[in-house]
Amino acid sequence: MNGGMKVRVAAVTNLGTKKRMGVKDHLELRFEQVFDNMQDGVCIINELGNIQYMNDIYIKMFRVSNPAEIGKSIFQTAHDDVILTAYREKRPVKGNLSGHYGIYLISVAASPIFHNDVFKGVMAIYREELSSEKGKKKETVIELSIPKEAAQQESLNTIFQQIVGKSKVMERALLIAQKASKTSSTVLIRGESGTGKELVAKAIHYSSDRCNRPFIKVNCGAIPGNLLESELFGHEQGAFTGAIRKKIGKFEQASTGTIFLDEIGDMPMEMQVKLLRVLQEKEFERVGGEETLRCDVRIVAATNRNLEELIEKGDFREDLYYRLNVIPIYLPALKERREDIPILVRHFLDKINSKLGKNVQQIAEEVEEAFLYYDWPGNIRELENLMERLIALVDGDCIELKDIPSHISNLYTVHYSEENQSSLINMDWKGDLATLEEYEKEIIQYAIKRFGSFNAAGKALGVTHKTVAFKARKYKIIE
Ligand SMILES: Nc1ncnc2c1ncn2[C@@H]1O[C@H](COP(=O)(O)OP(=O)(O)OP(=O)(O)O)[C@@H](O)[C@H]1O
Repeated sequence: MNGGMKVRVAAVTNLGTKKRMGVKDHLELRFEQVFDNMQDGVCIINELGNIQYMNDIYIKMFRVSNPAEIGKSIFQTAHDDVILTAYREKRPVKGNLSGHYGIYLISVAASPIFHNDVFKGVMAIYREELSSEKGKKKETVIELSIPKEAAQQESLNTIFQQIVGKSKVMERALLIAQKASKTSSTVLIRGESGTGKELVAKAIHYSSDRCNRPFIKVNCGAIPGNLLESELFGHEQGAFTGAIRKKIGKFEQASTGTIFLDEIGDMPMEMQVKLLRVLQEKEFERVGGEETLRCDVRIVAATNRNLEELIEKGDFREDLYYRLNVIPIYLPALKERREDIPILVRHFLDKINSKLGKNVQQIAEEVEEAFLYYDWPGNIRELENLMERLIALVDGDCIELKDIPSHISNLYTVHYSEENQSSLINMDWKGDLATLEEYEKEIIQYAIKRFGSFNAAGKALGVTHKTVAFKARKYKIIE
């Protein structure tokens, strides 16, 4: 695999956007055809870290751990330290990742793309091999933040163990957070609302050598712009109308400890400049004050907003973004780690029973299944709140399907009836057999639905993507 692959930049970095713009560029098309037919996975990100192009092999490799999308930020994909390192350090990087529940080892070569010396993004090539072949490979040249081997050996300390989650994506995120706690570098925690960003920020602080010093939280989105400066940096007496006495700001309160800047994406532009100065020069003045104060504060920031999009719109400073994003941690949404739902349910049963003095011990199987189908837009906070409501209101010691909200219980009913619909491919079927063509139509339909592309469906069925496309048209599965 060639880590320093030279590619025609203009064509390559436009891949993926072409479809949206509808521009017919033969050169780009040819590149796309080449990449689509490669045996390796290919992913290209632009200078802001947004995914610009993925071929079918890449999508298939990461369909479990990273349901990536064109336009989505690579920082929201927890699996890939190699492309992230190449992006951050703008140099070619090689490394290994584990794929498909650790059965496969994926070797990765990521190369920065420059055009007239201007950084345009990164192109990465992924090759999958069975883990048992791992010993033969000698090409890992960088120390990944959490190499696969280390992830298996390293364990979480008791503080991080209180954060419930056994899924690979969560385990990796927590191991990176634990490593971050041993440094004083700035951490940026990303993830949807309710995914546990504050919990992780606290775990970083309480695992660090600042644990006996203050942990101060500021919700940058909740404080009006004109008050935020005095909230963060304090003010002198008489600095403005209403400033009757001197006030110590959050940065001073957090001195030698940690400040947690929540909802950093909502910080007004004028405050972003001031925060940048604190990050760069480690000093600030109180509002209305002349004395320059030095500050020794560890910064952990968090957001559920797409910072890269905000930068493009001019609502977030790019220089601040790079200063904050020294150690990025992505917390996956609950729907990206459904395997954690049963243990979270058990955790909340115990926690809430003892909080409310109740003894609800059981969850009906159908309820657990409905929870697995549901997407949890409010993530763990939504699950926790629902569990509290159910435990508070349920009469017996078991939560049943009738007890849960209908928008969740309906999902169980729908899936249950879908599963029971008779399939043609039923070996116990005692009635007449269908024709071979009818079976073929069902198999093709199923493979396209399951694998999401002709290429991947063809691989699974042992035919070419052309055959799949031909049959899909023949059976009118597609137009
Ligand atoms: N992995 C977890 N294990 C146990 N409890 C969790 C976990 N993740 C989150 N929680 C709980 O879910 C709730 C929401 O978590 P938290 O406030 O940390 O989320 P957040 O991402 O900071 O949300 P927001 O973006 O809305 O501020 C809290 O009560 C927290 O204790």
